[in-house]
Amino acid sequence: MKSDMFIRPELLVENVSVTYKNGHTAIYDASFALSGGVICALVGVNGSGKSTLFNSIIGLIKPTSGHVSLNHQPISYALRKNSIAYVPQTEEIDWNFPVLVKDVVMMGRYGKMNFFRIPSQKDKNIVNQAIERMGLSELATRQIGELSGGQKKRVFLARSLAQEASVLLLDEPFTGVDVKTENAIIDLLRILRDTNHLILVSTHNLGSVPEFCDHVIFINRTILCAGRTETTFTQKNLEMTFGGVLRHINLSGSALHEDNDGRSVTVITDDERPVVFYGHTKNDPPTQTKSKGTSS
Ligand SMILES: Nc1ncnc2c1ncn2[C@@H]1O[C@H](COP(=O)(O)OP(=O)(O)OP(=O)(O)O)[C@@H](O)[C@H]1O
Repeated sequence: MKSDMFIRPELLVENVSVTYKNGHTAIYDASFALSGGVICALVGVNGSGKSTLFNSIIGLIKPTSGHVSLNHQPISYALRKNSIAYVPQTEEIDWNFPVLVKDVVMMGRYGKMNFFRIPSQKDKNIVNQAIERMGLSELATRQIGELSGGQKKRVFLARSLAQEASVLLLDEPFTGVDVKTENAIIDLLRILRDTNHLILVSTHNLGSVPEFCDHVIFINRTILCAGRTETTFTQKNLEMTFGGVLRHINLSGSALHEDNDGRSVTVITDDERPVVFYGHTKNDPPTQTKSKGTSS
């Protein structure tokens, strides 16, 4: 996965709206632009349209209006070229067919093979590297259906690596994985980012967003705001996105320490995944508050 294997990808989502057959408009007028060399978090409440947006980008859903392009070409062209890899939420996959882990990873090479799908030595080498990189060597000949949720997730990441795509879309990659796997995924994403890949990650793990994401997009049926994490991942924008779902706890002074250090820290949790730190402000009175509509 060298940076010179592709030009730095430019993803453009322009005024995309999606209305499902039942008449529900899941996203409307969504627009943003992202370039390679970036890890971007897609953050929003359940049902805010994250998966719908992903499906629009990978061509599974045709937007009702608006369009998506990669490198100034229609997204269908990028998909034919295998430039976009998608790691879905595990739950969306039907595991009732027998297939080995190494065969699932080989699926990442299908777009580069001929009609008969006979893997070349190069395909095999790339698949082996991807399997090794995701720590799956010992599971390579196991049936995928026998694996745990976290292990399956690693298999799908390996498949996307084998695809050698310039754009990676990851839908909830940290759900159901242990801390070691989460760290391994983050390390891998950083390496890909540093080789000009564009990575868009939907996550409910707010605490890790400032740790590894350069950009953040807040979504609630449309794009609420988007930009660099330092300037966009703010308390105000989190409140706008999550409203009453978030619980706020402000601690300072004696609530934090027994010395005279007057710094305070604000913690916001989404109840499932604490903790987001907003930094320190001096001389705030010790308080502990909850946002409207929450209980604890
Ligand atoms: N096939 C469908 N037909 C009708 N409505 C749908 C369909 N798929 C999703 N929706 C609705 O569209 C909205 C957005 O769903 P989507 O799955 O994109 O949200 P999400 O942000 O990915 O949610 P989560 O965080 O729970 O995964 C929801 O209200 C959902 O009920």
